[in-house]
Amino acid sequence: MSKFGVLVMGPAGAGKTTFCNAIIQQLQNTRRSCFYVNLDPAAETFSYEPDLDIRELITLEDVMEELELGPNGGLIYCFEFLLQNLDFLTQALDPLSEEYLIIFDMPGQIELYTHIPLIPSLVQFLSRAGPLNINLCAAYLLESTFVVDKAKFFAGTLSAMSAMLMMEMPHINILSKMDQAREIMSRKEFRRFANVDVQSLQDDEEIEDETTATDPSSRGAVLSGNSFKRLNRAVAQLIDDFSMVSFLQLDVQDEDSVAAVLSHIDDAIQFHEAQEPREPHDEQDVNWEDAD
Ligand SMILES: Nc1nc2c(ncn2[C@@H]2O[C@H](COP(=O)(O)OP(=O)(O)OP(=O)(O)O)[C@@H](O)[C@H]2O)c(=O)[nH]1
Repeated sequence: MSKFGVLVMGPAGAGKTTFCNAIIQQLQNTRRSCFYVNLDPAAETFSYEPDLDIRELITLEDVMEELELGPNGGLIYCFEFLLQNLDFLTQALDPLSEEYLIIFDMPGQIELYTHIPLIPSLVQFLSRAGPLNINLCAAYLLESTFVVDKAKFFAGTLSAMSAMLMMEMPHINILSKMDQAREIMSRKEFRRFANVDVQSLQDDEEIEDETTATDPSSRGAVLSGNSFKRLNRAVAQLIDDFSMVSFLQLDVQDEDSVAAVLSHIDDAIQFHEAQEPREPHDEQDVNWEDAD
């Protein structure tokens, strides 16, 4: 039986849960079925009660209290525990039919994705490479108000790219909180960041270099010097080359905007379904029998 799902990812506070609520509402409006999974053991309140909630298995609060761990160590423990108790997911998700869109509300802490690749292992279990065989797509949210400055834009785009490479699945980038971005900049200014133009970033870099000559304490000073210039240029080119790293603009108050993002998610999942499943590879591979 085919299954379909979306992993909603992004840094802490990017608007993941709010976005999940908006797509649940949109699915309900169009009489589609969804199954909402909370995988954030530190989550507090929800407008839509999750159909499956990691907090029924383990909560960050309990782990911190009982094991005297800090928030990051506690979160890592929670995911290690989930990976040792994968039946918790299998029992709930296995019976779901293809009518459902399974929405996974993921935690934002980068440690879970990179330092110890717990989430990539979990995703492999859920995806077509694992026993649950879900056709997945990743929806990566970045706060639009954070990317209106070049340095943050670079950092945000690289984090989105890193998630994309890590997950190896169809990936959609979304700029969240567009209502707030519109309050601080014009559409034209914003388009410049939403559609990357390497040349314009390089032109600005030249201007900053001139500033540096008179004001060494300016932010331009940090970017100046030939090696930094070359690095900036290489990063800008990298971003440009990743034509997939363009951003959809999301305003959760605007039904059309939510519907447009959902339609991209549907397309990405269909695209995934049409591809051959990839072979598992290298250190991220998990022996599910051992994990049980
Ligand atoms: N103005 C505005 N505020 C938003 C929007 N989306 C989310 N917020 C607010 O941003 C804050 C964080 O939103 P959440 O949806 O909890 O973000 P999250 O990514 O799930 O947060 P964590 O689970 O802590 O990582 C909340 O106060 C939301 O009300 C939006 O589109 N516009």
